[in-house]
Amino acid sequence: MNVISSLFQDQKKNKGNLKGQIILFMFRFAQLANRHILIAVLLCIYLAFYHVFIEWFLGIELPRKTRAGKGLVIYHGQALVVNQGVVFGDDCILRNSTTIGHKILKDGTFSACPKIGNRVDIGANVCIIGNVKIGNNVKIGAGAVVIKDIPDNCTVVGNPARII
Ligand SMILES: CC(=O)SCCNC(=O)CCNC(=O)[C@H](O)C(C)(C)COP(=O)(O)OP(=O)(O)OC[C@H]1O[C@@H](n2cnc3c(N)ncnc32)[C@H](O)[C@@H]1OP(=O)(O)O
Ligand SMILES: N[C@@H](CO)C(=O)O
Repeated sequence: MNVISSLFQDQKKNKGNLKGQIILFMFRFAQLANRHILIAVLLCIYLAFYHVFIEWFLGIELPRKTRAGKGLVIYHGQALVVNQGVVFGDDCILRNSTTIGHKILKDGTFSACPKIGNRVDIGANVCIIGNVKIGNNVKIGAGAVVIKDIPDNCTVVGNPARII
């Protein structure tokens, strides 16, 4: 994907959601640094600004190394913590007060992070932790805690999350 398309790949899906558009434009701009070490060096001041503005000011941890397909949506962008090992497919939706990341294994090491399919709609206050795979076309209800794989085409709710 060329630079311009990559910067704007989420904008259409966030139409009418200015905060989401700004966060995701800044995220995609920071991701340019993933293309080459020299770009990372050139962007070092911007990367520091991204870190301070997005993490400290807005309360969102969305590391530039997180892999996210096009059309990512962030509603109510605050208190959102995503580990850099998480992978999102296309057209996923994230909301406030959500954590997606690894868990600490019995031997003290970290598990792998969740791999999330295409068109996954994640409600507010959701935790998805550990080496789990979420299928395509999945809805995760508000407040759910996902600790196991979820197949394609379903809705899950609760703690631990179950299919309804
Ligand atoms: C400021 C803002 O607006 S922030 C926006 C916040 N919105 C969100 O986070 C959206 C998240 N969406 C949800 O949680 C939705 O309830 C969904 C997608 C999980 C399910 O929606 P629907 O398919 O319409 O399901 P429906 O409301 O018919 O409920 C089906 C069953 O699941 C239960 N259920 C629905 N959502 C949840 C939930 N989040 N947690 C636990 N149980 C739930 C219902 O009680 C019902 O149970 P019952 O059959 O025993 O009566
Ligand atoms: N409040 C809506 C978006 O406007 C949602 O979170 O789905």
